[in-house]
Amino acid sequence: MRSYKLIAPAKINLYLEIIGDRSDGYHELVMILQSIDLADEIEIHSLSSETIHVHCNHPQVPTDKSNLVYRAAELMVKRFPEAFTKHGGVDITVHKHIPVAAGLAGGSTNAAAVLVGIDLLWNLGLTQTEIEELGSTLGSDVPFCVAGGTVIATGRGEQLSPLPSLDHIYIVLGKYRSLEVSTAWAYKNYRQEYGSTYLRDTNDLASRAAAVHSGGIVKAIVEKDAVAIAQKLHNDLEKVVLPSYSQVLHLRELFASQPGVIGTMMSGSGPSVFALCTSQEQAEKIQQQVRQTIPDEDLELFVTRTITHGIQVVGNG
Ligand SMILES: C[C@](O)(CO)[C@H](O)COP(=O)(O)OP(=O)(O)OC[C@H]1O[C@@H](n2ccc(N)nc2=O)[C@H](O)[C@@H]1O
Ligand SMILES: Nc1ncnc2c1ncn2[C@@H]1O[C@H](COP(=O)(O)OP(=O)(O)OP(=O)(O)O)[C@@H](O)[C@H]1O
Repeated sequence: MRSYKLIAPAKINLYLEIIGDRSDGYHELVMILQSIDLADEIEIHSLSSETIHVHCNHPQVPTDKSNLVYRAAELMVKRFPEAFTKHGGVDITVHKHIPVAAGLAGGSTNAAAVLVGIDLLWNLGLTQTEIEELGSTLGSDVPFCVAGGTVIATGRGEQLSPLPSLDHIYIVLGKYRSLEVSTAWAYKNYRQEYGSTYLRDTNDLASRAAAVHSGGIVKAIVEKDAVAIAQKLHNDLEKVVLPSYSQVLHLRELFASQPGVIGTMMSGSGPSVFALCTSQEQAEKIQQQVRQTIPDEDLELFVTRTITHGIQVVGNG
């Protein structure tokens, strides 16, 4: 029986602007997505029987068909039925380190790893673009999770254009274990409050995306100027999430007041909040300082950093 071990990194959103709505109920976005070294490990083994099995060490993560990992495997079975018959089923174990329902694309990156792993297990020889296209049918963040690094994403988040990779910007990340924000809820509330400001014309959408592309944050990324990047962080979803989650707002303010923090923002639909820091040493100091101010064990704090890759294969047998 063959097996692969993969590393599936989380993401943060350095920039998230909602520019329009779509007839499919989703939103037109311009985002800058960034991989970080906080990651889950995925092990995939082939099975002699034609079945899909999922295991996970995290009590909040389902192992049935509602797990994105299961749905990724099911998608591969549906698209490549002959390979499934030839190679058999898959047994997938997810070792969770990324906080769940956190705005860090935890489920999406697990699904991306399963697509990459099954491609290898079944010798399909798919290109990265083909894997990203498969991923886009599972969730808007999945294509980015396959690609990784630093990327500008448009459409509903699935159209990717790579930027020069940012490596080694140190980050403190905080997430209250008991807080979960539904992504659908965040977008729905945003639409209710700000829908009247949306762009409706395709040309306007394209020129807004182009304006971000040629704007300050992309210039700062190209110049690898962490301070300038930090000053231009943006997330429209903060407007609806922060007023409803006072703990998240408080944590964000606490991060922002720490010496050595150059910028702070909520990631995706939250409730994770991150702070960009001047160095690893500073990030560790800030983590300790925040821990002293908020001793609540419900608050998980991580020191992490930006990385330049998405899914990585680290072992096979
Ligand atoms: C918030 C982000 O994580 C930022 O990167 C993404 O935009 C969300 O990505 P995701 O979790 O992969 O999202 P999906 O699983 O595709 O969609 C979850 C829900 O979010 C809303 N959604 C998502 C993406 C998008 N462009 N517009 C939306 O309105 C939809 O209500 C959808 O039902
Ligand atoms: N493999 C998985 N890992 C984590 N959660 C999963 C997984 N599969 C399904 N889920 C379910 O999906 C929900 C969202 O979890 P996830 O960690 O993917 O959110 P997220 O980090 O906010 O994602 P995104 O940033 O893409 O919106 C959880 O409530 C969880 O029960």
